[in-house]
Amino acid sequence: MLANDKIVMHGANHNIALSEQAELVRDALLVAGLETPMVDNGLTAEEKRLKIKQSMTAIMQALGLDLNDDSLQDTPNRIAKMYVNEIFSGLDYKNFPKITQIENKMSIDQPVQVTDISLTSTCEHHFVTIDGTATVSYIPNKTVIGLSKINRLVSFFAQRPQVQERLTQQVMVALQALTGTKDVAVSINATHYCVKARGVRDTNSYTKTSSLGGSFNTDRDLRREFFQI
Ligand SMILES: Nc1nc2c(ncn2[C@@H]2O[C@H](COP(=O)(O)OP(=O)(O)OP(=O)(O)O)[C@@H](O)[C@H]2O)c(=O)[nH]1
Ligand SMILES: [Zn+2]
Repeated sequence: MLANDKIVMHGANHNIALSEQAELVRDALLVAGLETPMVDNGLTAEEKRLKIKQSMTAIMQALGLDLNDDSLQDTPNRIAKMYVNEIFSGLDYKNFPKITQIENKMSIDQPVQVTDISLTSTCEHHFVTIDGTATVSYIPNKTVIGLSKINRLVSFFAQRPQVQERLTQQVMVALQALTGTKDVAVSINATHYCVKARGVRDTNSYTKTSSLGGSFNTDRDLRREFFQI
């Protein structure tokens, strides 16, 4: 188990404690070239909320909305809280979930599959909702991961501005790093509200993506079995 916390310097003034697991996953994504493009602006969560609140106020004023209206006046603050604390909380590795693993004493060598994990994310091109499900399968090596932790991992990376392809890959690489096996497969089916609610306004189509690692990629039967779930 990787449980010890350690102090990491982040930005100019902030000592931010990241878990060893968060660091492991972040480093694996960087090496794979799959990290979300981010710049460390050194802002605290409080400073981020304040800046976003001011910017949302400006956007609403530009739209000609009356910020003195009692229904609208708290919207900039609500959005700032929603972005930082909720739908973009996965940009901050301090929010990385604790991933409990147990020794694979049972010598499980068959795929463990978690299907239909519900996810909502946000399209990074339009900042509107992506609504879908994920299926994750892995073949345990030395450890077995707590089942709910797979859902939490999907949720962490979904709480970022995303393209579906990157989200799918990030979940796979994170699980590979945490479990020490390449044998991980992830698929996501999702509706993009930038396609459904605006632009081309297609209300039926959805997007399927998959990332296959290790023997899921090389073993045709395993691959077929995964896609038949
Ligand atoms: N590959 C990929 N594309 C995405 C995803 N989410 C949104 N997009 C697409 O990103 C593209 C952005 O294209 P632009 O032409 O710059 O934006 P736009 O003018 O709003 O395009 P329309 O949506 O066609 O109106 C669109 O085709 C979106 O459908 C995603 O997760 N993966
Ligand atoms: Zn979009």
